Amino acid sequence: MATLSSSKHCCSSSSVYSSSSSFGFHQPQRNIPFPVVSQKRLGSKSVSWQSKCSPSSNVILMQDGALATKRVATDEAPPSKLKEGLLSVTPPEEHKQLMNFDTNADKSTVSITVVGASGDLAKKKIFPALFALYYEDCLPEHFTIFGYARSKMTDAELRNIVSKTLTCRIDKRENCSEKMEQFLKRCFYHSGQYDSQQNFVELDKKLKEHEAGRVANRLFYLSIPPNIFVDAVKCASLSASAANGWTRVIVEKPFGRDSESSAALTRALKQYLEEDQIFRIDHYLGKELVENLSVLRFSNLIFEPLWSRQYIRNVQLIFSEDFGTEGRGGYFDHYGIIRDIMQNHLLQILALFAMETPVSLDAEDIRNEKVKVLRSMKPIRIDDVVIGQYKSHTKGGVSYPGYTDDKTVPKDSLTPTFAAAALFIDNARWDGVPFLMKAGKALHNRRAEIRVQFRHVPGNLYNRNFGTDLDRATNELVIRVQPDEAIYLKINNKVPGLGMRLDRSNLNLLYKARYSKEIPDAYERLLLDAVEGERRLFIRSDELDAAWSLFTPVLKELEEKKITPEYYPYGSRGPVGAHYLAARYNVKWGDIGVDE
Ligand SMILES: NC(=O)C1=CN([C@@H]2O[C@H](COP(=O)(O)OP(=O)(O)OC[C@H]3O[C@@H](n4cnc5c(N)ncnc54)[C@H](OP(=O)(O)O)[C@@H]3O)[C@@H](O)[C@H]2O)C=CC1
Ligand SMILES: O=C1O[C@H](COP(=O)(O)O)[C@@H](O)[C@H](O)[C@H]1O
Repeated sequence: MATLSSSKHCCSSSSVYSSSSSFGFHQPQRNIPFPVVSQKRLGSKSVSWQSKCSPSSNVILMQDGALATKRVATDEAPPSKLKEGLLSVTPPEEHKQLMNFDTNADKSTVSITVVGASGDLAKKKIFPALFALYYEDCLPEHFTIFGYARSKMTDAELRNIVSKTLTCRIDKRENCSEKMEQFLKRCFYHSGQYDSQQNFVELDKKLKEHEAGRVANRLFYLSIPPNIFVDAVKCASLSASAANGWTRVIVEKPFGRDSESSAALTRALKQYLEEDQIFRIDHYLGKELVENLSVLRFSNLIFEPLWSRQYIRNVQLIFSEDFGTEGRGGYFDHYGIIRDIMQNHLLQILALFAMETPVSLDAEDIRNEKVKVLRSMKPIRIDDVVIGQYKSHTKGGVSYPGYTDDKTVPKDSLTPTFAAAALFIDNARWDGVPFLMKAGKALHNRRAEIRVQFRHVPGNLYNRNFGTDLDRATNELVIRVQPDEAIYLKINNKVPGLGMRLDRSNLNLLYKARYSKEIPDAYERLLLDAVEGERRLFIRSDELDAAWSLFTPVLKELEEKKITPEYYPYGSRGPVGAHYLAARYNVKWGDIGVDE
């Protein structure tokens, strides 16, 4: 087992205060009796720099220039100071040096290695996100990006591939090509096997050349299939971890396919990494509107009092894509939509939506609340799950393939490409409130949203104006995660005029109308956070365990019983079974209907 000490208490500071690991990624030796300012920013900045892009909630620049960070509880903190909330500390100079606190950005550097750089995700998301961060001056002054994969490529070839995927934001076109050129000059490539320590030794040598004697921090992004995660981590750990800075690893999903395999993966990773070095990415947590959920709830008096069974009738978490598994059928068939979308993206949103107020905005406080709510969930009954699979369909002379038409998918596959489920949280706040999830591929539109349907107004004076369908008069709050990010509230309103006619109107916060700035891609936020050591938007292992505990039994039952999915045509609204499921709980899906 790895031996670094403090992940339980304050993950981000562990590299500052802990002794080095006997094996695993080498951590700098830093047993320093420095006053505890162990919140992520100071901890993570200890060997880095302060990005101008950091969320301001976490760091306040005091007038004297000292960094103040919000305190989190750690064993090391004197109890009296724990109560202080904000603590301003100016580290003594010698401590700054020992901790590599960034008094002088010249002295530190960050090397980002994209493992699996030849792949789809690297090209589509990771390199463009890194460029966007560079464009916005969010990366440290000294940084280097290495692509690593088995494919043979020169630096120039990698740059050529990467250059095709880079774009500048519409509102940021100045110096775009110049910036791209500068960025590409910082990108290099090393070809190697994922299980070859020798190849990682060679990478380490190249990284060192670029680090040029500076304090070197290293981030590895595992953008590879999961069966080689552990090999790559082992080699990176033993042969290419940072000698005197931090080493972090971003792990892409899937994190296993059930409780057992997920636990086995975590155990295997922890042979080489501390929990606080592992950044399990769920890119939905980096989406603007998902991050905004807590702001909406906890900074607006009007919402939090309504946020319970007393006023909320049901909550709907909806994900749909208007394309199939094109090109990813091989991966998908082993996982299915429940593992691909529900167990992670939608469940993470649910946890953020339903959690109790965290003690603070610190990563551990938020993740503690998320775990609590996940553990409070009732086991999912198989009767509360509907599965579907898309079949081929011809529309307007165009023929769309069925799921099993994909050559990498077995012809008799029962893997669901659509699922709907009713989930319940067994706690005082949410007792009896259905949380309905729906996720599907090859549907009629691309959308991700949260719909909150409120209860009917008791003794409503205006009932007769609504007719018999009270649902049509219910208030509904919609948080549209994508596309066209928006938050809107459906209210009843008097149609202007002499009569008394009511209609339903939206109080609408449409982001593109309200904010001129383009919304950053989720990967930008998450990569920046990983570089900064901010863990709030990454999945902790106990969260992951709780998520798998919830879904594993029902997934096993579906697979053991070989439940046949309901077939739906490509481009349709999905299986009708989803409507029966909702109806069982007196719910109508909010995305179906005239005023969706
Ligand atoms: N693509 C996407 O949209 C998303 C992907 N993910 C996850 O991100 C990770 C990367 O995804 P993606 O880029 O699509 O994956 P790819 O299948 O494109 O694989 C990435 C690279 O890994 C290497 N590789 C692929 N298969 C194997 C194998 N069997 N053995 C050894 N090396 C292999 C290849 O590089 P080389 O041959 O050069 O070594 C390949 O270019 C995966 O874990 C995926 O689940 C998560 C969300 C979305
Ligand atoms: O994780 C995944 O997400 C994508 C959808 O992501 P989005 O940001 O484009 O909404 C999904 O297509 C893929 O199957 C899944 O693995």
